[in-house]
Parts: sequence; structure tokens; C-alpha cells
Amino acid sequence: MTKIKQTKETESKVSEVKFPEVIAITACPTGIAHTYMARDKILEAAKELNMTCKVETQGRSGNENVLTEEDIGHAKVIIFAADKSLVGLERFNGFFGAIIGAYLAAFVVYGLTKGLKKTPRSLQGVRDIVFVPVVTALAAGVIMFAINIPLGFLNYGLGLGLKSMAQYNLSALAGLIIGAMIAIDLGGPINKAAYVFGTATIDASNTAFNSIRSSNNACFITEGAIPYAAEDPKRVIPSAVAGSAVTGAIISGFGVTLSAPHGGIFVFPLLGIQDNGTIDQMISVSSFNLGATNKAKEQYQILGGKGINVSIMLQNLGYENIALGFMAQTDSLLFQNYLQAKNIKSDFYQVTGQTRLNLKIRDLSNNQETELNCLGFSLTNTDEVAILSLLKKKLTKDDILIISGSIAPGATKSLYQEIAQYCFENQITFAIDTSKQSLLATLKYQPLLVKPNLAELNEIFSTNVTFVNIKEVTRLAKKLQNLGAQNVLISNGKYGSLLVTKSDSYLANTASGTLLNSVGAGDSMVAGFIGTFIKTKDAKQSLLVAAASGAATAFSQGIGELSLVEKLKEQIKIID
Ligand SMILES: O=P(O)(O)OC[C@@]1(O)O[C@H](CO)[C@@H](O)[C@@H]1O
Repeated sequence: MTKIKQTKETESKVSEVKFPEVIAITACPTGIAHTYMARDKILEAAKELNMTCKVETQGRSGNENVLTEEDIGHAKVIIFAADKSLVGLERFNGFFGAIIGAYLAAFVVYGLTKGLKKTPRSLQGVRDIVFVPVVTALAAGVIMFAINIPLGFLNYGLGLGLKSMAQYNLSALAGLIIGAMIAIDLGGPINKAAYVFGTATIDASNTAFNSIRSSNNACFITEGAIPYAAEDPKRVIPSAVAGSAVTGAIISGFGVTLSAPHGGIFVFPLLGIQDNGTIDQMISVSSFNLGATNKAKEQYQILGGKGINVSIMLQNLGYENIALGFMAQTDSLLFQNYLQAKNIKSDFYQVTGQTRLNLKIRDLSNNQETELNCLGFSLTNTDEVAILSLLKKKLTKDDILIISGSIAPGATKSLYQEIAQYCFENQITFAIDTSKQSLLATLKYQPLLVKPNLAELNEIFSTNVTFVNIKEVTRLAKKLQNLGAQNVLISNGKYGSLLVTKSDSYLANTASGTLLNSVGAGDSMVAGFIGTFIKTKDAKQSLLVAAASGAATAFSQGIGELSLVEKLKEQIKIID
């Protein structure tokens, strides 16, 4: 056991416990006499009770013998002896709930000891050691439980009231009330009721609850205001309530929405659009023979499409996003539920026709993969107009749109170009991963990232370069940059990847592992790069996460999990 570091104030202490049982802060307006008199008295009293004690003094000579988080976490008794506001009260944040519980228990103990004053001397030991503590613990538990029942009804009633306000177009009023509730007890039960109401009723058309997300401080953690409220409750709480209520009313009244349920301004929404969802059939054959009947050795099915894959990897990496795009009416719910199970929101525009079924055949004798991407639904002009207006409604300047996948048949070739132009003109960052013509058409709108693989790069420039000739690959990547792309990421499976930014170029190796199927590996790279880049603005770090994310998916049956990405990151080396 470590001996507690002795200070002037604790020198007189009796025991050698690591942390003091009693802690206190003393302070007085002049900070010369009473601060220290109070300290001495507390120390004396603790000594009489045979308890270790540490007192922080906030006097004229500054804060001395400052209480650490460990001191606070281990203390049995906390005393504030002050007639001025104390500094550093946020260290005690977590205690306020406990203090209420402690008061409750103290009242029970007080009542019991008073009521049992006349206990015969022979039973007094049992009374103090067994009866009072056990009954107090039970009573406090029962009271807390009982309090929950009316609070539950209150929450339910509030929820119903708020819901009907939203239904009757009284969103601003609902926002006002929710905003006020959020701030009134700074993280307490009323705050939680408002939060639960808001998040539990998330629905794209209901904006009332959105107020709760933004109606307090910038990062939506109202508990951060507790130290100020503790110092000056009469002024801080009403102003926080008023500010939150007004913000809530404005946000709900104007229908301002945010797709992530938590995080305030620190959330950056990422929206993925996949134009053409797929059901990927992964088939392994012992040895693939062209022009012959090939029998499957293993087979499984995954819901995919480039945008869906990007969405899943973003979510795995911890970036909330919404999957948008076209979806066959018959499978829309299937995809929606699949994503929902992964906590990903989706907003699909439903079209008639079938989802395409793509066959991914792996030859187990040489690990070679052959793809057969089939035809699915066709788009009409109405579908295109609808998706454009859906995007226009959804996108804000704070969003990043990731456009992934080929354009379904029937659509005009300029669909992606129109989306890119809209993003450019409205200062919405976008990235694009699609094939030749559609990709080239969007470059002038300066996508944050384009990610052709080496084969696609060769197709674009009608070349046949290999990664061995990295200078030539870099030159072609720079050509895409000259056409407008901000960053160009060229992936080349197990041979690694090349990133060309405005100022530098980097090479990344691939992690080693057992290839299960590489479907979605490129999409995972896009997700890894964009998520990390938006957060860190560090291209090198983003390439590292991209490479690890791609490898994690190649070594998994579906999209790689975060734990694997983290593990594989250790193997990735970036060369400038
Ligand atoms: O025809 P696209 O849209 O270019 O590619 C579709 C597709 O091959 O891309 C994903 C892997 O990247 C698969 O889930 C899907 O089958």
C-alpha cells in the first residue's frame, strides 16, 4: 500500500490509507484568516473521529493542497466550508445525483435513530450495526423506486403532449418546451425525458425533436454548465433555460434538422448515395473454368452496392451517415432493415423493377476473382428528378456527399454531373467513386476525393501502366487532379495504393492476411479516407486508415469491423 503523500495539513493524520476519508475545501472572502481557521477545525474534528482528512484551501495565497480526482473519487465525506464561490467545482460533477441520494439516506437514518432512541442497551449494537444500515438501504431503494413511478407517468404524459404538438404543426412550441426541459436540470431526469422523447421519435418529417440537439450548449452536453449553475444558480439556470427554449423554438419552427441524434456542432454528417443497390452472391469454386459448368464450393449472399458498402464502413469506423439513393421497391424494406440493424439511417427513393444480382466468383486454386454484374431496375426521368430534389432537400453546407457506384440503366449520363454541380454551387463537399465518363464529367466541380482502381485509371486514359511504374501512375493521377480532383487515391489490391494530394504523394502497402473476398474493399478505402480526412485534415493518416479499412474488408466476409481495421493499421507503412 502506498503511503499518502503527507502535507502540512495531513501530517497529524492517524492512518496510512492511500486516500483521505474526509475531504474539504475552505475559502473566505479575504482568504487570510477564516479559510485557514476552518481548515484547522475540520482537521481537528476529523482527527477526533479517527478519520484521515485533506483540506484544500482557496485563500489569498492561491489554491493549496488541491484535491485530486482520486481524492474526490475515494472520499467518504465531502465538506465545503466557504462563504465565497469556489473554483474547480466541476471536479465534483458526478456527485450531485449521489448527494441527493445521500440526503435521502441521511433522513432515514435520522428518523430511525430518533424513533429507536429507547432501544434497550443490550440491543443498541445490533440497532446501529445491522438494523439501521439495512433498513436505510432498503428504504432509500424503495423511495427511489417509488419516485420513478410518478416520474414515469410524467415523462409519458410529456411525451404524448409533445408528440401531439408536433402533429398539430406546433413544432415551435414543442421545441420551446423541449429546449427548456433540456436546460432546467442540466442532465437530470427532466433533461433525460426530453432527450429520450427526442431521440425515440426520430423521423425525417418530425422536426420538433431536433431542437433538443442544438438547444443547449454547442456540443449538447448540458452537464458542462453544472459548475456555473452550482456557483450562481439563481442567474445561470434561468438564463440557460431561456436560451435553450428560444433556440429550441427557432430550430423547430424553421424545421432545422440534423441527422445524427447527438453531438451538436461536432457532428459532421456524411451522406452516401448509391445509385444502384445490389445483392452480391459470393461464390467460391475449386477451379474456375470458362465455358464449362462450375459448381459452387461455398456460397453466401450480401446486400451491397458501392454506396451501401461505404455507409457500413463509415459506421464501423464511428462516422454516422445516411444511405441515400435509388432502391427497388420490393427490396427497399430489406435494405432499410439491414442498415437499421447496423444503426445506419437510410432514405431511399423507391423505383419499380428488380435489384440487380451480382455474382462474385472466387477461384480457390489461385484466389482470382471474376465478377458478373447484372442488370437491375431501370430509371425514368421522373426518378432522376425525384432523386435530385431529395438531395437538394437533404444536403446542407455541413454535409459531405459520397457518390458511389455506377448509374443504373435508363438514367441520363449527366445525373452525377448535375449532383456534383449542385454540390459545387452550394459549397457542399463531395467525393465520387464511379466509372470513366461519369467520373470525368464531375471533376471540374472539384471533388474532395476520387478513387479509381488501377484498372479504372488505365481505362480512363486508355493506358496499360502497372504499379511497378509508379511514376507513370502518379503522372496519370496528377492528370485527374489537373482536371479538378482535390485528392486522387489509386487502389491496386494487394500491391498497395497511391495517394496524390495537392502538395504531396504517398504510397501505402497492404496488410497481410487471408483474402476472403475483396468485394467492397475499395469502398471501404473511400470510407476510411473520407471519415479520417474530414476529422483530421491529415492526408497521410487518412491514407493509413483507408488502406487498413480496405484490407479489413478483403479479409472479412462482409465489410471489415473496426477492431480488425485497428489491428491492421499497425501493418500499414506510408512512404512519402
Ligand atoms: O456496378 P457498380 O456500381 O460499379 O459496382 C457494383 C459492385 O460491384 O460494387 C460493390 C463493390 O465495390 C459491390 O457490392 C457491387 O456488386
